[in-house]
Amino acid sequence: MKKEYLIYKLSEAMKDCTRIDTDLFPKFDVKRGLRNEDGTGVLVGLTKIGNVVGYERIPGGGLKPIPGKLFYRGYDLEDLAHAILKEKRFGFEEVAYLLLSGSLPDKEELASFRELINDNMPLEQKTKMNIIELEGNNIMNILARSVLEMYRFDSNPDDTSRDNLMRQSIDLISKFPTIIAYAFNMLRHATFGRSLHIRHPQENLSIAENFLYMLKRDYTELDARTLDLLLVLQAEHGGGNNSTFTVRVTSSTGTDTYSAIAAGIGSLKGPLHGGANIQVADMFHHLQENIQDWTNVDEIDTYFTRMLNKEVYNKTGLIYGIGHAVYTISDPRAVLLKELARDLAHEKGREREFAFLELLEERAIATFGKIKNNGKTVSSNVDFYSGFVYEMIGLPQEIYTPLFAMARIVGWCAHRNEELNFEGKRIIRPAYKNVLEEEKYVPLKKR
Ligand SMILES: CC(=O)SCCNC(=O)CCNC(=O)[C@H](O)C(C)(C)COP(=O)(O)OP(=O)(O)OC[C@H]1O[C@@H](n2cnc3c(N)ncnc32)[C@H](O)[C@@H]1OP(=O)(O)O
Ligand SMILES: O=C([O-])CC(=O)C(=O)O
Repeated sequence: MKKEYLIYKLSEAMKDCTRIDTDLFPKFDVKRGLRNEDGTGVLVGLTKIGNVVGYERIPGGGLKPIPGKLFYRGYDLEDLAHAILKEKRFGFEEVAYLLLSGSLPDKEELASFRELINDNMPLEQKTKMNIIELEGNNIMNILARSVLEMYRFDSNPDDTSRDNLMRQSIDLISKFPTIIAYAFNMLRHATFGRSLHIRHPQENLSIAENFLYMLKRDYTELDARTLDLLLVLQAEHGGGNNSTFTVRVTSSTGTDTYSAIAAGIGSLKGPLHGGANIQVADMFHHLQENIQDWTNVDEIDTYFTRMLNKEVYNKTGLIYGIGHAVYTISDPRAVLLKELARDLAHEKGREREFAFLELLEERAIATFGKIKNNGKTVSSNVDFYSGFVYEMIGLPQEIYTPLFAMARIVGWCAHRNEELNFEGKRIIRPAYKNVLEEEKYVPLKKR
């Protein structure tokens, strides 16, 4: 049998054997996607790290949509972000300290923590050379492979004691920017024929500044502060988001830190999760080209209707950057990012594009409501404006999702550490009901 034919035959068989009647889910009370009937997530754990709030429960049943709120270790993210902006300082290290330890650092603790991060930013020579050798144009994939490689250079990789987990957490938070910057520089060199620069991280620079320095050397103060804020906003999102839950699931087996984090990277890469920031950028460019009049509401609505009906764009029926598993009226990070995007667009003379994006946001939500008519309140999510902001500070599309990982590594580590340390922990092991009849074995010669 020809190999191509065999693959075709097996894939045809896959069509049949993956079909599961959707009526069976309510019949057996299966929580599809680990969601309750009302769309809320099934409660699978307790945490003291992030708190994601998007609705209120109405006594007697039902949900009331409310403006979204996000808390890091009990602190309102909006308060943290506004304080950092007002005091004009870099906040990502402070937020990392808070998320890992449960408390805000004082000045001395923060200074020592920054120093520790700087000490850990350089990569092993072998990891560096590996990134140069690792071919491929997907930096999330290179990041996962580099994280697995870190296992080899850790003298104590499998030890899940508290000290060791914290040491590994800090090492990962410090090294993600270096890996991503070097991987992009290599990609740029191999794919676009540009000179290859491997710059050493500098002492006394924040993570955001060091990242920009390693990536492109020249950057402005505003670029660095903007990136820092994006890192702050994406650092943590509770235990239920897909990548953090993946890290918790894998960690619950007692596996090593690098295996658990590589699994989280794989999850975040997906276009429904962190990968949506690249999709939004791609969709925005597509709409810029395909909408003639950027102010014409009817034209935009018609295009979105066709997108939702899977007729145009990538025919998935999705409008990227819209909708969220928890938030309803608003995602607090999208609200902050929109304001940031507005200011930057003004600064960089890109008001026309910003106005178009803002109108797209409004019309996507309105068209979704009209076409889906499913009673679901949707808003833009964190990925809607992030790509536009990255683009305005000169960052390339290939690193949008890796930048999300560079922020979320903090939340992943905090959750892994919680998963491995709370009393009464258990391996996470839900159940699947088998809905197939039993078959009698037929010997090979009789088939
Ligand atoms: C960092 C992050 O992960 S933020 C999220 C980033 N992802 C995106 O922006 C991708 C676009 N958005 C989506 O796909 C979804 O809104 C998700 C995955 C984020 C959340 O999905 P869910 O909570 O499962 O949405 P839910 O199932 O309640 O949606 C109900 C219906 O609305 C649809 N829907 C939800 N969001 C969208 C969207 N953006 N575009 C089109 N349809 C959508 C669903 O497909 C579903 O339709 P169906 O019943 O006809 O199948
Ligand atoms: O919570 C989620 O489902 C998605 C997520 O990680 C985020 O919005 O940051």
